[in-house]
Amino acid sequence: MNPIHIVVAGATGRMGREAIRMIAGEAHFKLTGAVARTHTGEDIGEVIGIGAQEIPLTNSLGEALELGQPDVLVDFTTPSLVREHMELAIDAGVRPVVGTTGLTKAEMRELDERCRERGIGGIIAPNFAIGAVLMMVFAAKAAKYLPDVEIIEKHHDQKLDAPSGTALKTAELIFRERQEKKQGHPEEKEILEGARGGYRDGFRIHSVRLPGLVAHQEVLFGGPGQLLTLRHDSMNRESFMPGVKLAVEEVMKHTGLIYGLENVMDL
Ligand SMILES: NC(=O)C1=CN([C@@H]2O[C@H](COP(=O)(O)OP(=O)(O)OC[C@H]3O[C@@H](n4cnc5c(N)ncnc54)[C@H](OP(=O)(O)O)[C@@H]3O)[C@@H](O)[C@H]2O)C=CC1
Ligand SMILES: O=C(O)C1=N[C@H](C(=O)O)C[C@H](O)C1
Repeated sequence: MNPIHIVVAGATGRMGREAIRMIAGEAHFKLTGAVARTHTGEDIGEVIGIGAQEIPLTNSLGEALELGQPDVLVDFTTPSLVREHMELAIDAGVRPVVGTTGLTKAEMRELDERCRERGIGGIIAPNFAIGAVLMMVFAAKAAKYLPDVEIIEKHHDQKLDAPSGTALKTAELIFRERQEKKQGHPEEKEILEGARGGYRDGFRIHSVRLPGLVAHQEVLFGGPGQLLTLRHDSMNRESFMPGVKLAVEEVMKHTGLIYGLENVMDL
């Protein structure tokens, strides 16, 4: 079997370097390019401390696509860059596997069309941790029977977007399953603006940012005399790698853009 050739954008970042490590350890994956803003010309393996990989960093995804001829782009960059990266990749016939959060539904629809026109697959997963995917799917099931729900997501204080992509995706999955419902007291007033969190798809989402946290979420359900809490914790970024590996393998088999890892899992 030919290895799957992969370029990683955001290669020097917290997630990108973990992805490079994972790719280097898989016989059926081959790293062909590494993109970041800094360290241009330096070997990515040397920069992240895993030994030379013979792949110099570039600050241009276009250059990495042209030189490396990859099959797949793995993107862990920033909300402001990810759309441009996906367009570049798709136009070059390279399948995007994207963990970067912040794309709107309208942007995803356009990118889906672009993938279909090019006859290739793409995967956007707001969370690659298998446990987090299960939490989202279980939350949607629970909401059918316990429709009063709030989400609390907690992340490290370097995160750029709030709420998290995971919280937004959880809200979307729950919204599909439960009846429309007005929660809480109809005359409730916020004395301090933002105290009740953000409102999306019928629920409140609360975002906590603190040093020491990695990525955590609780989905709280309340009913008369009972509470159910679904909770997931990523203690490190290795936790996301089995999902990234699965997405790289699966993206080769599909056409069109898939949003959410649950869509390529047997659930
Ligand atoms: N789906 C999932 O499971 C997960 C998703 N994420 C998401 O992934 C994204 C990245 O997270 P994280 O790794 O923590 O972020 P980091 O800030 O650690 O890394 C960002 C990376 O993007 C690069 N970058 C930034 N600006 C540019 C630019 N202009 N040109 C080229 N490269 C650039 C940085 O390069 P440099 O270092 O040189 O500045 C760095 O390599 C976020 O959106 C986050 O929410 C995070 C964890 C899990
Ligand atoms: O920025 C992060 O760290 C994470 N981002 C993703 C999100 O926004 O949900 C996934 C995970 O929670 C870590």
